[in-house]
Amino acid sequence: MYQHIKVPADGQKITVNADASLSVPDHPIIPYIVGDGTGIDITPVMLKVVDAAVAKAYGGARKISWMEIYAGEKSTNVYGPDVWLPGETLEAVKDYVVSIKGPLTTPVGGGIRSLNVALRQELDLYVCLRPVRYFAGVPSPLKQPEKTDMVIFRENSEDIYAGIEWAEGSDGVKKMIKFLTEEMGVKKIRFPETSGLGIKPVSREGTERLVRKAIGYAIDNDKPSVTLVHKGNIMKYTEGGFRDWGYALAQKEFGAELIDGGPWCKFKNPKTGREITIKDSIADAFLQQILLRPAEYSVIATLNLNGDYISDALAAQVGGIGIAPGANMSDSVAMFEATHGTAPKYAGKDYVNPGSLILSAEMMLRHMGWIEAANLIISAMEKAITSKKVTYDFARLMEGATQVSCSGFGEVMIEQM
Ligand SMILES: NC(=O)C1=CN([C@@H]2O[C@H](COP(=O)(O)OP(=O)(O)OC[C@H]3O[C@@H](n4cnc5c(N)ncnc54)[C@H](OP(=O)(O)O)[C@@H]3O)[C@@H](O)[C@H]2O)C=CC1
Ligand SMILES: O=C(O)CCC(=O)C(=O)O
Ligand SMILES: [Mg+2]
Repeated sequence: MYQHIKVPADGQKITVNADASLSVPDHPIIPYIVGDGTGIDITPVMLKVVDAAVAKAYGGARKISWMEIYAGEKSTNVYGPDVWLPGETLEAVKDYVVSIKGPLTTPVGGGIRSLNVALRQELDLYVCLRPVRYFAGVPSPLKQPEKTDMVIFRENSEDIYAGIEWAEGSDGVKKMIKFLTEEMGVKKIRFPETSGLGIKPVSREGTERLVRKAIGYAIDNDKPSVTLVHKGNIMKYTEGGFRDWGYALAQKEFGAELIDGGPWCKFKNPKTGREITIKDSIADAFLQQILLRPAEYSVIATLNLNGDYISDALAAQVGGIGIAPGANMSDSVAMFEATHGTAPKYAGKDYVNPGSLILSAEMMLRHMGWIEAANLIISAMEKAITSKKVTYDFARLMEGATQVSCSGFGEVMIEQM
């Protein structure tokens, strides 16, 4: 049925039930993309660690049948020089429901557009979920890194990130500037002859579905607050819209009531009876608050570009993007991936920290309901860090550490299971 994807004979598909829960067979087929750059280092280590955790947790009764699918440079080798994201990769991600990917390169300026963004857009994976937590012993620039415990819900389908833009001097940009100046009365383009232009779409529907997920997460996980992070004072109808639509949704769908006349509001968690506060923060101020008063923030709902910046900033607070996991999700499909990119200078050197992708796989196992295997990965990560046998990123900041390679760190984790 596929041109180049080989479907393993010994596995079955994960399926989605009418209530959006998953039916996970004991031998699920899970597609994976190796990824560009350091993807070739971290992905095989992740596969090995996950297989070891599953084998240990279920004694052979459960096993993942991995199925390689292709995107990025490897895809151009398999499918032909210009095929960066084959149609059958998208089909497989959709059909098999749960998948995991290594990072993919996006050139700055010209060249191909982001394959990561294309995957999210094509499959409408509108939630980018990035939990940020501290592991004891990880070197951090903060005095009390354990106070950073947040979960980012980054809108993944809209915003300036959508890639609607025209280059300086192109026919498209000339047309747009003519339209804006002549038909829309825009007088504020400072250098019309030499501008590139980008469009920032942010919708009520897009905001509502994201904020609904963030509030739902706060309810299910007994979290005290959801903070809407935006730059609505300046971009009133996009980022300001996000804030207003978010607050309105909390009131309309969750019965939140204004605190002291608003805009903050609160409601009782229907599952625990505890209060959940919905608040907002302007993005620049937020970036200093998370450093100075991290304990005041829990679930974060934000727009695409803010979420990108906030993800790396928060990751740094708890030890860096070497251990920053994530997931891209729609209501049915979930594709797990690390927060970091391809770190090209380290590619192929068996050097970088595989922790982000391993923790992304841990999120995947939890999503599948394979909690015992997920727990084993967390405890193995904790023990590996405590043993101080760590990759360069931690070793360079940790006293008394033994530096191990990327695959070496995987081995340390497996020994700890
Ligand atoms: N989802 C995705 O696939 C993503 C793809 N990208 C793409 O990746 C490419 C490179 O992007 P770049 O901006 O350099 O960002 P990267 O995240 O790839 O790397 C930035 C720095 O982060 C550190 N780092 C990254 N990965 C690891 C790791 N596994 N372990 C330890 N430290 C790590 C390194 O720091 P140090 O130098 O201090 O060692 C590295 O130099 C670009 O093409 C970009 O578009 C970027 C983000 C996400
Ligand atoms: O797509 C890319 O190349 C970058 C994406 C990114 O930085 C992210 O999703 O965090
Ligand atoms: Mg990023």
